[in-house]
Amino acid sequence: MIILKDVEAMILELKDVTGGYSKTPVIHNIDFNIKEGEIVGLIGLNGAGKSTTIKHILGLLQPHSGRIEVLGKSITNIKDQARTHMTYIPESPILYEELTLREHIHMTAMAYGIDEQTIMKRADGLLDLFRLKKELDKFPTHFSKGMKQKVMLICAFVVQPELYIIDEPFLGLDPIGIESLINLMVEERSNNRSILMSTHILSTAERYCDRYIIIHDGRKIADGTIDDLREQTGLKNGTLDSVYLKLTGGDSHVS
Ligand SMILES: Nc1ncnc2c1ncn2[C@@H]1O[C@H](COP(=O)(O)OP(=O)(O)OP(=O)(O)O)[C@@H](O)[C@H]1O
Repeated sequence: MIILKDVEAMILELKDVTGGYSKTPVIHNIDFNIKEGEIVGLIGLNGAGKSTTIKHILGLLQPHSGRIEVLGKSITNIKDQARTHMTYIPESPILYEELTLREHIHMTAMAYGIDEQTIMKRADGLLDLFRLKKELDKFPTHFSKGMKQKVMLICAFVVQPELYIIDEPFLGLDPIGIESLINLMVEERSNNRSILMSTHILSTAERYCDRYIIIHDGRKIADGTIDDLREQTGLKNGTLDSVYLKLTGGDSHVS
């Protein structure tokens, strides 16, 4: 009898993507994939091309060449449909001045076609986790930076998409907020959901990312687990920080 091994589902695939904001490309021949149930760190110096790569994945920029697939389908053909499979948390919170926190959650429900009862049930635990239950009928534009970031996180996590894309998730969060977010990400991974996150906080990333994609000057220079990166750099017991510095030529301005 032949036993077929489960093939891990491919959630996102970038195939030789070159692109940018004008005719001059900013990212060059970027290739990587994210499988079901993976937390992947997108790492690079300021200006390396992480946000530009993310904008292409979100369909906000069109590649000059190459192809981006979500769940096996090119996003150029199914742009809106592709978006229903992911939520994006930007580095700086984007909130609506005239909406309360509850209304932000309701608006997310409408955008993703989730009924209000389901979304409020999902929101309940997240509001507790991020200590925002008492603020439900207040206007987030009056919240602190970290609280605004938590609103963005709640709106992304209530959707329970196949893929979360998080730009600098820890910026502005207090230590309890960071720990809560990490626990949430790990829980989502165990539910077979995937996370692509760009970060400069390598010591935290090293604790729970399954794999790293390292971008330097718009090009992918490494893609692998911490052990793969150690092997590539010859730093047997190296930390993510040290292998990263070696890969990028020992540049000292990791921010
Ligand atoms: N809106 C824009 N128009 C034109 N060029 C841009 C724009 N945004 C970024 N760039 C350029 O694209 C390149 C890559 O920038 P990008 O924002 O992708 O870097 P990043 O890796 O996300 O950096 P950081 O860690 O600072 O957020 C940089 O040279 C930057 O100047």
